[in-house]
Amino acid sequence: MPCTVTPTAIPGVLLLEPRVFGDERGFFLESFNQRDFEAATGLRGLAFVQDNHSRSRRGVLRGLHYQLPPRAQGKLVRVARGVVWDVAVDIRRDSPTFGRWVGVELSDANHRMLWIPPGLAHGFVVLSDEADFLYKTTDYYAPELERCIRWDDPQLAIEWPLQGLPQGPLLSAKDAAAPGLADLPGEGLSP
Ligand SMILES: Cc1cn([C@H]2C[C@H](O)[C@@H](COP(=O)(O)OP(=O)(O)O[C@H]3O[C@H](C)C(=O)[C@H](O)[C@H]3O)O2)c(=O)[nH]c1=O
Repeated sequence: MPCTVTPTAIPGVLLLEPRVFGDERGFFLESFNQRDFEAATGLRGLAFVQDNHSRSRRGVLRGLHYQLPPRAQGKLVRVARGVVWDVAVDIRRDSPTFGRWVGVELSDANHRMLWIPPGLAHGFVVLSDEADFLYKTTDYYAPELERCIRWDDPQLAIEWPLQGLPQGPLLSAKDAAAPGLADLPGEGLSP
């Protein structure tokens, strides 16, 4: 079933809302349909090769991560349980929106999905007690090409909704040590 597609402030980053069929039992939705995804986004020939699932507790912030070319990953992300605030950051050097970010709330209540093209950095913070975060990627995990940017980079100035987290987000050691945008060598940003 076709989903509705809403563009964001970053060209190519799209908010998708699937059609939800509710009844007295609960609901049904198609979480992915290649034909409808292509029709809705105008993207052709994209192959998703990996499905990921991470579970995190309240306050966990994962990101900002990306993989360098030639293994840059496009990501179609959604939340199966809980609530997260999801962020995509344009780090495409030649983009007119370089350095811009978009943030959206994804939840098991709004069923929203975010398409994040290859070349952008991605992260999210968990706003519910727990969140199950599911996503499809257009290339395989390549740790040797994975790069991180610190979540609170002053240049990006992402307005993370941390009001309920007086102690700040819970980060992995990798994310806590991530460099800022300005500290990344030239290779750190997609061409
Ligand atoms: C991403 C990934 C990780 N792993 C292994 C590597 C580690 O032993 C363990 C946890 O990895 P990491 O701490 O990098 O997981 P996240 O912090 O959730 O990373 C993800 O967080 C942000 C939000 C993203 O957008 C990326 O998809 C991804 O970087 O899973 C794998 O085996 N395959 C994978 O594809």
